[in-house]
Amino acid sequence: MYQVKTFNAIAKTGLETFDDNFKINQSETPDAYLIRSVNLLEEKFPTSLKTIVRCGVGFNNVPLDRATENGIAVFNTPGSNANAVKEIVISLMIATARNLFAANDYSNKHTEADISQRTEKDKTKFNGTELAGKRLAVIGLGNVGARVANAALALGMKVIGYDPYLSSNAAWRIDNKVKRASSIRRAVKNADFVTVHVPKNDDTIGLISTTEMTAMKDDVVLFNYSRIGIVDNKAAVEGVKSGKISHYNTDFGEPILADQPNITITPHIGGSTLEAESNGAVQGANTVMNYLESGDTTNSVNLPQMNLPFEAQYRLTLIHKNVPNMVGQISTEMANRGINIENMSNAARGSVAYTIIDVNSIESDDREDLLNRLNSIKEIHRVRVIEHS
Ligand SMILES: NC(=O)C1=CN([C@@H]2O[C@H](COP(=O)(O)OP(=O)(O)OC[C@H]3O[C@@H](n4cnc5c(N)ncnc54)[C@H](O)[C@@H]3O)[C@@H](O)[C@H]2O)C=CC1
Ligand SMILES: O=C(O)CCC(=O)C(=O)O
Repeated sequence: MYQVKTFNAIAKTGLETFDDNFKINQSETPDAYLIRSVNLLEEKFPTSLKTIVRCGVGFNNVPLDRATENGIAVFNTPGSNANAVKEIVISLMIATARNLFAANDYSNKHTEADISQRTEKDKTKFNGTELAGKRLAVIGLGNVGARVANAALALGMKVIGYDPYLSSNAAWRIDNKVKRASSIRRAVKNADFVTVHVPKNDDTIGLISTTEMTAMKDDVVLFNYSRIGIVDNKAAVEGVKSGKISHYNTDFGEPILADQPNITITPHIGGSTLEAESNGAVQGANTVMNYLESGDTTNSVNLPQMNLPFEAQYRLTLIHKNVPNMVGQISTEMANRGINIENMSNAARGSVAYTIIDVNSIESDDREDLLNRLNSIKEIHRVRVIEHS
């Protein structure tokens, strides 16, 4: 039986997805971690741990290189919460354009019985604008960005996107009326609204900072529903103070943003809907089961993605360095024990490679000896033998 350890609240629908071969507990020797936003950057991983599955998208809370060296496959659940983020961003665009938060504050302060005359006079302070006809720049056109872009078009906005790494699959999801910019500066130049939907990594920290804000037109409305640090908050506060930015909306608070006019902060709830949490948890549970029971690495964020039909009695999976003669060494060890390979596949991703070997018989003595021998090859991070159920 496999042990699955959780760290955050995982939707019940996800926990109920596991079959009897999986036990959810706080075991000291888990096979899998099923997580959301818990910070694992300093976590010491137990040797039993074979996979970390993030229910959600951003995996900047997981030390990928260290996980790979420990032979741990890391996954996310792409797209599971994209609609939730799209809806919060679109709702805040409308709320910002119509001054809804300020209007609500006003109405809560003025509750006297004969308010109607005063309201008729004061309400001009809250005159808004409409989204139709306005320009939106979307930086990052993946699962969230594409949905935001398409929804904004449906509201009558003009949309321009920037994503130099867009996959062809992702490109299919984007309405062809979304214009493509060749740089961030070009994308944001005439935009009334700018929203960022990229992963947090070394290249995207400070992606939107003073230089990019200077390229924006005055009164722009800016969004960061990606991760803290992708928009430089210090520059954003200065932009709001100078009037360059009319409103800054972010899902990631920090002291510098607190209690400032024209800054709206939500507590990392972009993906917090019943539907998104359920999608992520169900997808996450299926990912744990598929990886542990078949070695399937679809949606892995650190290993090459491989999905082979499991048609033999046993499957060996090996996570190893991407260096010459690994497959040669592995198959020699098998041949030395007279083990016939039915099917074999190998793929690389940067400095790491993944090999799957299907066989129909391994004597139990041979199995232990083979595992010891393969585990002693220093370039191999982890070997597993999975028996077909
Ligand atoms: N606030 C919240 O609760 C949530 C936040 N997120 C954050 O939003 C991010 C995006 O989510 P998804 O769209 O689902 O991810 P995704 O992986 O589907 O899309 C990300 C897109 O960003 C693009 N990209 C990467 N680097 C870029 C760069 N330097 N400039 C422009 N584009 C770049 C990629 O090519 C890709 O198309 C996640 O990585 C996560 O950090 C995601 C879900 C919920
Ligand atoms: O609610 C969560 O688990 C966080 C969602 C998120 O930020 C993500 O999926 O990247």
